[in-house]
Amino acid sequence: MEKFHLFVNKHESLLRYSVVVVGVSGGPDSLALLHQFLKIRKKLQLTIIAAHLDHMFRGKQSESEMIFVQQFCERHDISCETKQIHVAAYADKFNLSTQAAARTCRYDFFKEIMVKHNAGVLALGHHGDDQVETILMRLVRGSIGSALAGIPAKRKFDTGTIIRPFLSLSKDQLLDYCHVHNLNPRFDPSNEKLDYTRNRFRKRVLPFLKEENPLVHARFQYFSETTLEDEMYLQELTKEKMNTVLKRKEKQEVEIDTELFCDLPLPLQRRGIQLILNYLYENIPSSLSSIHIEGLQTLLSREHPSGSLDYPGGLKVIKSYQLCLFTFEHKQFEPYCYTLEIPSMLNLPNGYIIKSDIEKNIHEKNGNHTFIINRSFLTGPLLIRTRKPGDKIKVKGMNGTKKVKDIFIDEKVPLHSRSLWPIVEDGNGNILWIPSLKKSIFEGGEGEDDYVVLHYKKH
Ligand SMILES: Nc1ncnc2c1ncn2[C@@H]1O[C@H](COP(=O)(O)OP(=O)(O)OP(=O)(O)O)[C@@H](O)[C@H]1O
Repeated sequence: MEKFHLFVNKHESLLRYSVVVVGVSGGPDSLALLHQFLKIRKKLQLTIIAAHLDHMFRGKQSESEMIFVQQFCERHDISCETKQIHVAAYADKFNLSTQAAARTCRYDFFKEIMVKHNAGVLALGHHGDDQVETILMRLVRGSIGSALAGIPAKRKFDTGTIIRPFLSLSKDQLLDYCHVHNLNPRFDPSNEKLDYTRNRFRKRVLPFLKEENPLVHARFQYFSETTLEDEMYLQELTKEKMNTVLKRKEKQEVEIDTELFCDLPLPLQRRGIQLILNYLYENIPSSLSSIHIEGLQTLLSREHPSGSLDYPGGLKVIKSYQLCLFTFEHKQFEPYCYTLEIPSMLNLPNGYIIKSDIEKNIHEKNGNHTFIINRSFLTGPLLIRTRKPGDKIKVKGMNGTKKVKDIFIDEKVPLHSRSLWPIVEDGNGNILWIPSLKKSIFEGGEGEDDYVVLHYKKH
């Protein structure tokens, strides 16, 4: 148990004088853990609470495990908290796998006990073999980022901290410990079932690895800790760089500059995408994997200016020229057509306004954010509407007409912005102006007449 003491020494400031809830299933790992905590209880002045949840999977048998834990605690003068939850019914109700339901119920129960006893620490008996299985399973499944570092030895949990002091020890070492100390743990028969993925890794892969290197669990633990450190460092770097790439960040939507993004080194690109996904998803769907990240990197780096991807949980990723939009909001782009009074101000669905005024002695203005027209030449009413198929404009300074669609393409207007883009039309059906993009030949004039002046700006 030297490894356990090394762990305790490293985290002494967290542990000393604290209330520690130990999750005890009654199996060898958690029983050994509880036993070890008993040995340091006095020295570190700990208050130890054992917490056991009966998942009620195996009727009387699982109840007997709960009673076993209660009796063990009585014998060793430890406060014991237990609860019985019909996890199968819970899984049915919330449409979860029994494994996922058991996990949710267990961690909710731990939270409840920590609050009740004002405990800052939850200690769990995961060990080195669990770590090997977890890392291999995640690699095979295609997990990404810090998930590949496996089970963390210490992490935040609600208002407290979860610690796992046994990650550097193997299952065999814990079984030996229980044997030497006569702890007589219970064995859960479901650990033997080959229909659980973890059990297949344990039974089929681990024996081979241990044959190759009996200390394989220590190698994996080293890999886990260093991977986590590397990952934290790279994530910090990514956060910094992504600030320059981000164009817009809202609750359900993020927009990035694709050119700046593609200039980032590939490891930061990958993590940048993860950062966006972590931000947008409340819970990252388990079906999201490295395949999605690779797919997006390909979409962003290829020459074709547009394309989209559907991610799990209704997230859509839309690339359009220099912008890429991540959105859950599948906006129904309702066409609109408003009459513009003069003078007035009109709020548009794309977040912009058009303001109209009458002015005298005006000079033509450069730029596409203002449009002027001699009042006596204007046939009203002025309409502000969305685009229609076949729309054409007689572009100022050019002979002939141009399709509005081609202007959107030439100006690299993102696809999702085109449907809400305003078009200004006169009473004769001529397109006068596509705000901020193109003016028509109808603009202009100079003199002392009255002029209608239109301004287009952000709301
Ligand atoms: N029913 C439970 N009640 C309280 N804590 C639990 C329970 N099940 C698991 N835990 C905690 O979570 C840890 C990891 O659980 P896991 O299911 O991976 O292992 P286990 O096979 O139950 O381990 P053990 O040998 O302790 O039984 C356990 O070591 C224990 O600390």
